[in-house]
Amino acid sequence: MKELQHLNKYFLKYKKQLLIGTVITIIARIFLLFTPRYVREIFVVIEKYLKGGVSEQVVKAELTEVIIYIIAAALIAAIFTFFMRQYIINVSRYVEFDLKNEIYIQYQKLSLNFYKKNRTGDLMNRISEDVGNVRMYAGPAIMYSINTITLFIIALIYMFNEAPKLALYTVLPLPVLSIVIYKLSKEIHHRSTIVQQFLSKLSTYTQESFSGISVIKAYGIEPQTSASFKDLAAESKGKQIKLAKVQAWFFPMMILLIGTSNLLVIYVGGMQYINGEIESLGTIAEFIIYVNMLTWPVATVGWVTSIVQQAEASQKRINEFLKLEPEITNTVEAHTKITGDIVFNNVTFTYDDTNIQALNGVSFNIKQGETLAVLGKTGSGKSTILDLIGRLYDIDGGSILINDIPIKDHNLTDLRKSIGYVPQDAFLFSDTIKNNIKFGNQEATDDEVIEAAKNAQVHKNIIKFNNGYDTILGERGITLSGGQKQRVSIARAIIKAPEILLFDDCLSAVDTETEEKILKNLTKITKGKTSIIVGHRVSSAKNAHKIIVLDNGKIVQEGTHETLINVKGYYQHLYLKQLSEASSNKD
Ligand SMILES: Nc1ncnc2c1ncn2[C@@H]1O[C@H](COP(=O)(O)OP(=O)(O)OP(=O)(O)O)[C@@H](O)[C@H]1O
Repeated sequence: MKELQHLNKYFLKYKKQLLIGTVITIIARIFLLFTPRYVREIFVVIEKYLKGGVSEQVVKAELTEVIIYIIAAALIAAIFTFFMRQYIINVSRYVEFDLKNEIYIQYQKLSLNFYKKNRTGDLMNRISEDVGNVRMYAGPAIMYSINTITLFIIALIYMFNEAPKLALYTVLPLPVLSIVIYKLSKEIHHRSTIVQQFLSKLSTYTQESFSGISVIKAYGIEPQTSASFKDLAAESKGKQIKLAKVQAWFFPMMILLIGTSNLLVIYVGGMQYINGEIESLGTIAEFIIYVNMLTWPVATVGWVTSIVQQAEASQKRINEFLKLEPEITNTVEAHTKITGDIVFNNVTFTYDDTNIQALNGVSFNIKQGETLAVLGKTGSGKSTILDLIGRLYDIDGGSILINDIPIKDHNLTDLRKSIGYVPQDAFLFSDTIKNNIKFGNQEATDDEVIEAAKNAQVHKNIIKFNNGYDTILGERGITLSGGQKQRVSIARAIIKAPEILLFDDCLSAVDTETEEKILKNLTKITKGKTSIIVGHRVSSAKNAHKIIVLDNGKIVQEGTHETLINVKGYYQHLYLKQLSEASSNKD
């Protein structure tokens, strides 16, 4: 139960609802327990009448009265049971909501390294399946426990007062029932976890084959994928059948044990009646009702125990993530000013998961309003420079200064707010184009969205869609071409109007003519702002104030377009190659 203590803060938060729910549960059970006593009354009245003790009129009146009491008690119990669920189950939904939000907020805080170390499926499971297990503890387990305890205490008091020996025989099989149900619930849970794992394997496989359907069709491998699907589905079916087998034991076991208790009541009660140890047959009827009333709550003891165990295991997994401290944290509360002066001083950085040294003694500086172009072979460390400016990772050596202040001493929120980042793989959400652009600035007007799209040279494409800017992207909507995606992503960064703009190879999928237009617009927009353009084309770099060429994490060339084309090296080679490509294209 140690791990589940994490939920105590939520129970404290919803203590009022829980308290009301508990009181209501107790009241509901008290009224429910009136019925067996009234049934006994009926027997007593009839027995009296049969022995000639009372007239027909009196017996009718007494019976009517008792029946009215039974109906009234059942009605009141039903109404309170309704409210019992309303209060206690609702609390479990509130706790589920709070816990999901707590986990989600923690996920957002954790650094990129966390996402690399943990699989998406695992992250999803903790927020859905594990929280679901915990909810079962916060709601049903608590409700059934209060229910069982109340019912048991009151019923046992009644039963032992009435006929102690009979009471003892009646409750004798109940612990056995509880243990059997506990064992069964554990096995059911074990097998359903396996079924769940298989289902998610199956859905991952299906999802992947739908996403890659064009590749599957192009390679004509439909029969192979169908065969793999069939194998997976067959395995899943086997696990489902194994689960169904153990589930099938649940109710027969309950019926068997209830039956045993009923038989014991009838046999022991009957013998006691014959021996004159109990006065009325009504006591036997009353006890049979008790047995049936107690069976389910007793069965739930086993069930609740397994729920609590599952919840404990799930909460342990959740706590593991909640306890993680983000590697990158904001240590500065006060706002810090960022205008765009960036200095890299002998910066070294190694990705700790791959141990790849991405940057090795990199130094450069850019002033506010300047443009830096970063070129180099693939894997030379270009994107890493941009990630470090956004402080997605902390450096191992050297220093990064932004406006003469070490990057770590900047308010992290201010730093990220001052950056507009266009990643290498443009990621767009399944939402409208307009909202995807407004992601950069939620307050932007429609005119500003259009302006940004025009500057990114994507406006003309967007208005050709039937729904224009309201066109939904992604699974439910249309798919944009690689170049269109890149340009929407550029519009998103532009609309933010940040002090620093980082473009990570984001013009790779646009033709040189469009690239030219975008770069021209960017020159206009980025006036007074600092921009870093990472790319593989000389065309993206030639107007930059400064160009650096990276190789294997080191700067191997530095200068302007004019200086670099005149020195032997990567830049000149690239320039000549692209020049000859351009002229052969013209031919
Ligand atoms: N998230 C990461 N985790 C581990 N290693 C990484 C990560 N990102 C990059 N690397 C490694 O660091 C090195 C530099 O990568 P980086 O992405 O900065 O290169 P790049 O110059 O931007 O390459 P490209 O032009 O192909 O985009 C590469 O060897 C790469 O494998």
